[in-house]
Amino acid sequence: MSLAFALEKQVAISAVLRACSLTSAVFNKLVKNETLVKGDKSPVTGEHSTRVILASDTLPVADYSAQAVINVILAQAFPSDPIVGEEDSADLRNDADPTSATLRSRITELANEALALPLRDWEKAEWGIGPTHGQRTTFQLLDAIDRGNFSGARKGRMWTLDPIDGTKGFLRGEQYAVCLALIEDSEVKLGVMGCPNLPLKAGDEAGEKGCIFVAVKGQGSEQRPISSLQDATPIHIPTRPLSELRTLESVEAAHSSQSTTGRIAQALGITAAPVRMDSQAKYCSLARGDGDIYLRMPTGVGYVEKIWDHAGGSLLVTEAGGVVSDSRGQPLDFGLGRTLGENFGVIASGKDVHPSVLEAVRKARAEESQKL
Ligand SMILES: Nc1ncnc2c1ncn2[C@@H]1O[C@H](COP(=O)(O)O)[C@@H](O)[C@H]1OP(=O)(O)O
Ligand SMILES: [Mg+2]
Ligand SMILES: [Mg+2]
Ligand SMILES: [Mg+2]
Repeated sequence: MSLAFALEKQVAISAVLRACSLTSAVFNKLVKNETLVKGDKSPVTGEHSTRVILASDTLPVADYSAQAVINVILAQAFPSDPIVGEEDSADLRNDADPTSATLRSRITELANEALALPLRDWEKAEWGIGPTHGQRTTFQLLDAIDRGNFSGARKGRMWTLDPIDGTKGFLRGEQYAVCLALIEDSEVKLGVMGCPNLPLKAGDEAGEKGCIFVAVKGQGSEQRPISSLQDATPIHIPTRPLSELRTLESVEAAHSSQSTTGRIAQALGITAAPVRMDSQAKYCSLARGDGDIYLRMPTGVGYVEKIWDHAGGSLLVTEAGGVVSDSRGQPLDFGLGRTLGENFGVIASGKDVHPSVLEAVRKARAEESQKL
């Protein structure tokens, strides 16, 4: 008897793998070029001018194309499943914008290149003959991007997708993640996150990079090297003494209040500097024990977190033996639509330390309100 969500898991891994290949290709072809052009301040002419048009739009090119690829594959396997995706194609259809035609043709080329990647042995073994992903026209790809327009729901089954989570990290050549999750009746059942720049072993910058993390509700969490997807290693959050814990937080101060996370660490007696990392790679690092406490504290500007930024990562951590809540200890509610509208920040850690972290959050908040 096959395990629950076996097909969904295979399809999601294949889709994320192809999107990772696409985002890595975009980075290598375009972002690096742009850095060079900007870095040496050389005059931008001829071939370079084309590169700059493309490269300055690298962010949407990679995000749109990756969303198109994943949505094409999901639509083929599960045609009636709705998708809550971060991107939509409205800007790409706007012919008043002179760059939109260039973007469309680049997206078509990149997405079709990723869809044409041959099946890996692992996929053939799992699927038998396996699916083939035929080439798509530009407008089929725009329609595929727009399959991500579902508004979310409390009941029923849906996917949620962030084609590039941590865009700032992506552009810096640091951490980012391709994040896909399946939600049923507001509960995350499957999470697949591709982290092309994450070393297989924490801190081993010289070693192999590129991991896919997978969690299925009730079946645990695992890590697979992108280079050999059949090698799944189960991952668990280790138990460490409080004095040895490290916090994980955003690189971007605008995404999480670093003064509040500093106070929380202090209240816990943590002396080690925070590990700062972009994207849901933080959840992945926590789930395999590279860091211990993920703190995401609101900055006070009223930003509401999106479901695609937390669905897969939160399941990965809970299936690795951890707890994920908002900063008040409430569970994340994935049934309210496209956002985590009722939640306030995110706190994730091993089970044992989670109550102490919530207590430290209360203390940090009390200190901050006294200062006001
Ligand atoms: N003001 C904000 N506060 C919190 N998160 C934000 C804000 N603006 C964008 N984000 C999203 O935060 C996530 C990355 O956060 P971090 O890397 O700091 O953990 C991304 O999903 C990013 O969107 P995007 O997917 O467009 O990059
Ligand atoms: Mg995101
Ligand atoms: Mg994104
Ligand atoms: Mg974005």
